[in-house]
Amino acid sequence: MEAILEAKEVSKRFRNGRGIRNVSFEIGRGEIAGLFGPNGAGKTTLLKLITGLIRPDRGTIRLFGCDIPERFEQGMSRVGAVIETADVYEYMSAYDQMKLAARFYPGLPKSRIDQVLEQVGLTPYRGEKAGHYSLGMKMRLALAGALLPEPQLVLLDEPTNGLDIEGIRDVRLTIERLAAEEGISFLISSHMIDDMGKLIDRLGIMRRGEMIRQGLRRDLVPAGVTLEAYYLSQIRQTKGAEDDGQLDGELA
Ligand SMILES: Nc1ncnc2c1ncn2[C@@H]1O[C@H](COP(=O)(O)OP(=O)(O)OP(=O)(O)O)[C@@H](O)[C@H]1O
Repeated sequence: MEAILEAKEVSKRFRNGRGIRNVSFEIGRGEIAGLFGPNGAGKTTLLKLITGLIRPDRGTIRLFGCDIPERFEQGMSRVGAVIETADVYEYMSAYDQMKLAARFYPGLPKSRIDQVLEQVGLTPYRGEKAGHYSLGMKMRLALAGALLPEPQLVLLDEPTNGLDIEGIRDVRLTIERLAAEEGISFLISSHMIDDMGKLIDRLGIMRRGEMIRQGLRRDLVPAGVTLEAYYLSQIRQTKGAEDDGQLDGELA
């Protein structure tokens, strides 16, 4: 497998004793990977480490063969991300927001804005203020911004958070289409395994700051077992421990 993301034994401890410990994870080209775990398990922390928003205490992270944070710009040039909040300007139209975002990427042809709005299904609403959008549409607008520089890997943190069933379906179909038609790989974090379950080729399950399972779905999940049932069985094995993100003991 050609790994486009490799995280090896990554640890990050915040001053309050929370964080992630010894986390390893990898993604191959063209895969849709799901990062699952209860609230506070460390999913967002891992995504922030991958995108260089925070630095690891230990371990290595490579994106497209480039060490992060040393060769950050080169590695991240092929990555798009929507992390924590799908920030959109409520008073601006989708088109104007994309024009603003496009200024970060000098040399980007204007036609790219039309393309990304089309890719996320917002062309009919491109002139409307985002304040009038549903949450699902706002998420897709944030995704359009992440797609501007034609990334080969897109990281999405809880893309279905707060969405209704229709919104979840629209986001899922958008991801599915982008993966199939554009060959984009995805890393999607969620605590709602069913929302994205159908799409997932590879999964990582985090619990209390550790990666308790990771690998290809076909290798991990027995035939006839749903992803949700598998996830619950793995999480229950560590039941009893409070999931407050507090790391046990010192970092290894
Ligand atoms: N900047 C920070 N300073 C201190 N603690 C933090 C910081 N960021 C995260 N944490 C803690 O680290 C743990 C892991 O948090 P993280 O946000 O990565 O979890 P998560 O799996 O993304 O959870 P959720 O599903 O709720 O988003 C939590 O206990 C959280 O409170």
